[in-house]
Amino acid sequence: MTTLSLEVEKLNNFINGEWVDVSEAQAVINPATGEEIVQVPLSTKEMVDEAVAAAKAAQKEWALVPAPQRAEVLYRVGYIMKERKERLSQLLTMENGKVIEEARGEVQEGIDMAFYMAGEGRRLFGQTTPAELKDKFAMSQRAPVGVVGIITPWNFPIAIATWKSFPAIVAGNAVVWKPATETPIMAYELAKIFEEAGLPKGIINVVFGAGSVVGEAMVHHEAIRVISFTGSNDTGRNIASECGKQLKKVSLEMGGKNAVIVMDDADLDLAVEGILWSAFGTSGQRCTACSRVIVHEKVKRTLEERLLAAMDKLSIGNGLDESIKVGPIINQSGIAKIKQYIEIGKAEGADLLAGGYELTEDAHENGYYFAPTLFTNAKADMRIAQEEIFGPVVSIIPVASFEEAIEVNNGVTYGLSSSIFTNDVNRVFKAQRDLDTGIVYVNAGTTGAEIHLPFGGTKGTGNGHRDSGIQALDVFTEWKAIYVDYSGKLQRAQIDVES
Ligand SMILES: NC(=O)C1=CN([C@@H]2O[C@H](COP(=O)(O)OP(=O)(O)OC[C@H]3O[C@@H](n4cnc5c(N)ncnc54)[C@H](OP(=O)(O)O)[C@@H]3O)[C@@H](O)[C@H]2O)C=CC1
Ligand SMILES: O=C(O)CCC(=O)C(=O)O
Repeated sequence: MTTLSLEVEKLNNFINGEWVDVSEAQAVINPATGEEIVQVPLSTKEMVDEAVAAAKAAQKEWALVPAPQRAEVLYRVGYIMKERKERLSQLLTMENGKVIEEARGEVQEGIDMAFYMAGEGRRLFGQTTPAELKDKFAMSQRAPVGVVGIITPWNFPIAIATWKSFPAIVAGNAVVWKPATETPIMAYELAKIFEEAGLPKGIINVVFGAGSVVGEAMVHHEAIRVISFTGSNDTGRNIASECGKQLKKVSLEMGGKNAVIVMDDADLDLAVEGILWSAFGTSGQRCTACSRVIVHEKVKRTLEERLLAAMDKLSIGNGLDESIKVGPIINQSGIAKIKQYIEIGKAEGADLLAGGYELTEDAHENGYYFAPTLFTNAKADMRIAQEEIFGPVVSIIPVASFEEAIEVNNGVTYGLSSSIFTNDVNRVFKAQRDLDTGIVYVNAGTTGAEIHLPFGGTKGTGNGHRDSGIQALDVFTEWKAIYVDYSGKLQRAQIDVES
């Protein structure tokens, strides 16, 4: 097991292309070992003002750089990330705890996003349309919005940042980015990569610090025209209501209560694999994690037996060890929240089949570990089947039909990801139509989104915007309609020519 160390003891903000020291700081803890890795700055509101001023000044020039040239920087970012993939992955495992193979997968998502969005530098398509009048040309094109604010969570500290910052940059915006305080190292490393790739000063500005200070200051800053946020429902709602007052554009991605549906004709071994990795991968700390299994009653017993046998083989520990499959929980308050839901589940009358406790002995002594947990005979309206737990806890809900499975799947306030295991083609097509989620998987678990498709969901998961895919550009651009009249005389549109 290799352990990297950072070349600095305290991170700096990156504002206007300069590394800026901040006196106040707090420790960043490796959740696998409880050890301090580095200190993260706790910035003030004034530092946000400085970052926004730098971004505003730089953005004017950047918007005039031809988009294919803006894209060149992203290509270089992608190549540097590729060269540095192993270092980034190990540091990601150290700050977040996810196992190294998942960390490599997350860094790869960032690399893919760099090349995908760099390609957009030669597209950024608008439309040409016929005009209503003679000798007149009509078209629409995307324009940058100006300064954009991105606020990112700790569970995907590099991938989500690339989903938001790369489309913003290629579209000609400047970015002020507040990473989660728990996981600042990926932001520091990515800022260094932008610097090396030759991104002009002020186009990306990283301001570390608490959401209640730095995040709030960004949300309230009148010069930030867009906030793109991923995180908890409560924080997202507060951000949306403040942005609403200011008529500021806001894009929210706030998690899910995702289900795997297992029908009576499913390949049960495949379903077990799908449930295992989407429920316990990343220790369940994904917004796409499976936390409900909706199973046809005819196969419930067999599924439970096979799932328990597979869970028994899961190795839990420090994710830098290649043999480990489930890493730690991000921090003690994450553990406390999970424990609370275990008690809620028991009190509600669900049957605990496995897990339900914190691991504190031997190799788990200093980190934050929780045993993969399985409840069964849960009812669709129980809190454990309705609320986001963000841990390795999954509840089995038995149903009697396909129709009931769809109803239970849709009967939550979230709508991010769902999955169905079945070999019946009619059910497949009905399910992809009727499942009320932004992502639907067939014969696969609920996680593992690809960056060239829209990422986000319905209902309480968000507010109708999408990260990733071509759709991400809609968050970071304004549409402009352009009419060129080359008739040489003043033609009046919207005049009824018949009258
Ligand atoms: N949808 C998803 O992918 C995620 C969902 N969650 C859910 O949220 C729960 C709590 O996690 P937590 O990390 O506290 O989530 P938060 O929503 O608090 O954090 C997400 C980001 O928002 C920032 N933030 C916090 N408060 C504000 C604010 N008032 N204004 C602006 N930005 C703010 C945070 O900063 P900082 O942390 O530095 O203070 C962080 O960068 C989890 O248990 C899980 O259920 C969490 C993470 C990701
Ligand atoms: O599971 C995925 O595909 C992505 C998950 C993610 O981005 C998240 O949990 O925030």
